[in-house]
Amino acid sequence: MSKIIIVDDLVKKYDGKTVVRNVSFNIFSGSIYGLLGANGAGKTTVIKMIIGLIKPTSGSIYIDGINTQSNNNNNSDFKRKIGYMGQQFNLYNQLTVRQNLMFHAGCHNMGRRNGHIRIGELISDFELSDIIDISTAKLSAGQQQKTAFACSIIHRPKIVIVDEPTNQSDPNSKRIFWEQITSLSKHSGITFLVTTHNLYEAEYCNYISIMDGGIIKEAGTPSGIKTNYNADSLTEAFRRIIKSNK
Ligand SMILES: Nc1ncnc2c1ncn2[C@@H]1O[C@H](COP(=O)(O)OP(=O)(O)OP(=O)(O)O)[C@@H](O)[C@H]1O
Repeated sequence: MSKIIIVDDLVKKYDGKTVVRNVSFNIFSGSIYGLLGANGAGKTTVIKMIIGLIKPTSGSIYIDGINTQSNNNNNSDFKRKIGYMGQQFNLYNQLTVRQNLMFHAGCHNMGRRNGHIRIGELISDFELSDIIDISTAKLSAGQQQKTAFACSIIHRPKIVIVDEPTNQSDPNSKRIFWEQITSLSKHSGITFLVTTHNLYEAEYCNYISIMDGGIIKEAGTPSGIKTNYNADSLTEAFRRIIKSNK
């Protein structure tokens, strides 16, 4: 498996205060990578630097071989490779589910015909037929999350980055979401970078990093981390990692 995301020695300072400190990790193509940590650990800041929403103070980020900091890269090429779902869903609430999907297809220059074909696939994959012509303002949090996720993958990106995807979903919607991304990584080879504070959900990841105070304190497979910390659950391992002075 090849490395599709390489983050090297990333630092972010705001007004002289360091909120991300020398963060490095690699993500293998087709895997699910979880960035874990409590509120304020620095997860969203790392993600925003990866997708180019904010500039790192120092360090480098390579996406599928492209140095995102280089002035030579073709921005649209790089953006086509990535799908992003932020904590504030990327939906226009006055539009229906179909119109939101069409809008995102348009943002990626997919053309009307291709857009409609792709929306047909997503309606089936995400069971959207009952809500497709309802405005997203009228949907439940779980339905909005499902729609926002479908929007983020409409252009068939190689990499999907999701920030706290299931914050507002009920347990069943959470399970469905994680089963969907597991299936997409296995069968379509999509790479996922997901932030979460939910340690049960982190069990779905192939590899996780645990951030605290802007640094990565521990990284490994969920089972490897549990073994190293002699813990029955990731919650217990997490507690020990955060307490340790490593
Ligand atoms: N624009 C900003 N200006 C100043 N400080 C910021 C800014 N954005 C984030 N921070 C600070 O950076 C730190 C990390 O924030 P970040 O949002 O990355 O954490 P997080 O791990 O994603 O937290 P959460 O789980 O609550 O989303 C916090 O202390 C936050 O206050």
